[in-house]
Amino acid sequence: MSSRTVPGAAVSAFARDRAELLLRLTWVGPGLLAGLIVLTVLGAAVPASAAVAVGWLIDRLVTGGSAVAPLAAYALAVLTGHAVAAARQPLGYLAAARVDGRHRAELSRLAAGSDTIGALERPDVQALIRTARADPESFMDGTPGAGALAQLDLIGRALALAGAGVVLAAYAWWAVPLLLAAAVVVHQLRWDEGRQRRRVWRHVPLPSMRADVWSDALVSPAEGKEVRIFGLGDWALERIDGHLRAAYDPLWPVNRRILARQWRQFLLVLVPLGVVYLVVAVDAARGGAPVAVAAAALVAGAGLFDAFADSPTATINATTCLRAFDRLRDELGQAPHREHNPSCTPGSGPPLVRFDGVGFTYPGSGQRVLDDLDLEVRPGELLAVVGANGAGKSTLIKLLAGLYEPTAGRITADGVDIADLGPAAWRGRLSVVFQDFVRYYLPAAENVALGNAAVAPDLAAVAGAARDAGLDEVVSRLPDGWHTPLARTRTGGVDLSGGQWQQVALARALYAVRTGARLLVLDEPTAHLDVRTERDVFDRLAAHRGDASVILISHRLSTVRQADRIVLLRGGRITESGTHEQLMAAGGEYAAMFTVQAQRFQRGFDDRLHEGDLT
Ligand SMILES: Nc1ncnc2c1ncn2[C@@H]1O[C@H](COP(=O)(O)OP(=O)(O)OP(=O)(O)O)[C@@H](O)[C@H]1O
Repeated sequence: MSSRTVPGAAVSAFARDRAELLLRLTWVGPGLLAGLIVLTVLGAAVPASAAVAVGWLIDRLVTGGSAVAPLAAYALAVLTGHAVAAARQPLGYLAAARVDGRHRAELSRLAAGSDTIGALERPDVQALIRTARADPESFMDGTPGAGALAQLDLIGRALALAGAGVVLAAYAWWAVPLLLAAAVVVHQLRWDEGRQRRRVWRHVPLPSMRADVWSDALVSPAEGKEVRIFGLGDWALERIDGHLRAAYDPLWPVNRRILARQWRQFLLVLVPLGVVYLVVAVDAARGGAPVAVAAAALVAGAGLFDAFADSPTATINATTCLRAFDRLRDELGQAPHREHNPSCTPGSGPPLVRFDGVGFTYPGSGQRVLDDLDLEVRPGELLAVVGANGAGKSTLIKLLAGLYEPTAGRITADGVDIADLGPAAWRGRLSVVFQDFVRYYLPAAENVALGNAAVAPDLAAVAGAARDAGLDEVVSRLPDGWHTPLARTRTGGVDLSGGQWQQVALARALYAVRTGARLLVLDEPTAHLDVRTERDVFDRLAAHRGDASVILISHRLSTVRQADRIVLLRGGRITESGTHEQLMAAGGEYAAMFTVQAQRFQRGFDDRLHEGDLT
């Protein structure tokens, strides 16, 4: 909260935050919630009951009556306090876990639910995700679950305060406002301290995320190779140290300042409580009030202070998570999102895709990657897209898949803007192997069947797709066949080579084609495959793709030449289009690129062309 916040608005924000946290308790289920409420009420009754029991006990001791009943009452009060505390811990743990689990599931749903990926690439959005997720590893000690329970505790304290206040008021009414005022000030000071810490803490996620990049690299076997070869260990440690210092150094001065001012709270507790104790003790010594009543008043006075002894950290940190969640919803909500038109449905065959004057600039970048690009992908054709590194080939595919919206122009399928079709319906017709495909640490069969999570796994289609991708041979050598987890870190799992992983990704995309997709996009699908495997894969792909259209991006021009049509992307536009023979005859950039690769092969530099491929 800023120092300029109007007090009324601050109070209502404060109440709203607390109410919002309290409402999260409904997520824990009725049984558990009822149990927690009972424990809270019982716990709240303890201070006043103990005070009354002490007064009663002293009265019996002074008057010489039997002390059994008051002793039993006192013991009951104390035991109830202990029993409540013992039961509260595991139940509170369970309740917090349920609230946090649901909160994190909602966060994941929110992040996964955005149609495009542009917002997720922004560091500020990643920092919001980290704050909102409140993982214990990010040093957050106030998850929404802890915050919700803190509100229940607060209600318990308010009840305890009322009970202790009544007992104290029965003896010395003036002591109640005196202690209450001091307790409120102490509470407010603690709250301000929490907010000061939080203000600095807000800047921690970004540098600590940067530190995580390097600490993960140091312990990961993949990055570990380069760390060792390039001797990056000490350098990475220095980076981690630097980022952690940037994150946490600003916290120390705040903590030092807070520590130096602790005397104020000390005096605020000591002085009023001392005054009340002194007056009550002197009065009782002079026979002004029965010792029993005085003793009850003393115990109630301490209970009154205890009722204010909550730590604001849990509430402040939990509120920070909720606010980060809200901001994340706004950020992801601002991402380009067009309501799709329910009357527009994609056809069932391979679509006629058109890029009409498409322009694209990545968010936050001034570089125009695609500029007034026109391109047609005809139903059933095998279209190859070639171009230099950075020409925008992968970007073109990301736009086609609806992962970004064009900044100009539009992309249509059978004449309908793909934005009107809606991402789910359109992506159901599409299957893509990205350059940076994902290696799921799951059994081989699941790795392939994830190509279409919308249908029940079809093992015949999995086997067929694996055959087309040349993966069946790899699977036959796995210790547990299709059930083998593809990660050595899993029990019975194995690690695959880079090329074998590429065959898994290819099989996944081919599985999608076998289960309904009609446009297959392959972005450098065979870069890691040896020449023979690559040739086999393409022969099978040509034979088994059925009526599906294929867009192939590749730098291997020996592969590309088999395409029905080849287009060259340069300067954000398609500058050449035709068959291999037409483009070679035209003598343009494609012909020059092909000739360079062919010459390299002839000189023995490259294995990418076969002798028979040369023109
Ligand atoms: N997420 C991103 N944010 C900002 N700029 C990006 C992003 N991804 C790519 N670019 C930029 O867009 C341009 C085109 O990149 P793209 O990956 O589409 O090229 P490409 O033709 O597929 O290259 P390659 O053949 O090397 O795979 C490059 O200049 C790149 O720096």
